[in-house]
Amino acid sequence: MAPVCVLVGVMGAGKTSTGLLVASGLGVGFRDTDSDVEALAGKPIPEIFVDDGEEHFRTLERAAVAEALASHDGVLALGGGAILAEENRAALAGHRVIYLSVELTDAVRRVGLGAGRPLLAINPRATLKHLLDQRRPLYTEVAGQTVVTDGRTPEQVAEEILAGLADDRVGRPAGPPAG
Ligand SMILES: Nc1ncnc2c1ncn2[C@@H]1O[C@H](COP(=O)(O)OP(=O)(O)OP(=O)(O)O)[C@@H](O)[C@H]1O
Ligand SMILES: O=C(O)C1=C[C@@H](O)[C@@H](O)[C@H](O)C1
Ligand SMILES: [Mg+2]
Repeated sequence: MAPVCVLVGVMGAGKTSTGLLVASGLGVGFRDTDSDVEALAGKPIPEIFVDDGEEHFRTLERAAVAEALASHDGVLALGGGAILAEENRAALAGHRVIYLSVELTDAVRRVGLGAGRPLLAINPRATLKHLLDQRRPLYTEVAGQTVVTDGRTPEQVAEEILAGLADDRVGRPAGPPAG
């Protein structure tokens, strides 16, 4: 069992909002490792960061990513920083990974003051710039496809993803071509 697709990207890329739309369009389930981590810890992400620290959050996240890749057969969204762990990047090999890209202007607009996102608690704009610069190469490394989300609605982004998935099914016939 493997996810239909795995969405990666920085905070505000729209992994959760777009992922829910793609899953609903396909009639499959949606899973988000951020929610899985919260379930594992029994508390919201900001509280994990405050009580236990980022390192503990990343440990729970690695467990959540491995579990979800092995057991979820719908659309999967990864936490924005999941690709930092070499273990997670290696685990993504062979999966259909889609990078939802967003540049600074739109990302900042979308996350606002970073409510619920502990890494953005101080100076969200500068932090997001740093995270984008640091992570862009990692998102690109793990992804087989990049979908640009700047200036587009989650519905438009979901439509492009759904079209790509449908095309791919057409491009992979079960048997040899007729004739
Ligand atoms: N393409 C888009 N256009 C405009 N707004 C968007 C778009 N995608 C998401 N948003 C809005 O941006 C905010 C952040 O989106 P979302 O929570 O889906 O991002 P995320 O990638 O899951 O972030 P995180 O990594 O923090 O979980 C939400 O308020 C959402 O409605
Ligand atoms: O970019 C990150 O490192 C994070 C993104 C969110 O999805 C959460 O996983 C958490 O707030 C950390
Ligand atoms: Mg999300």
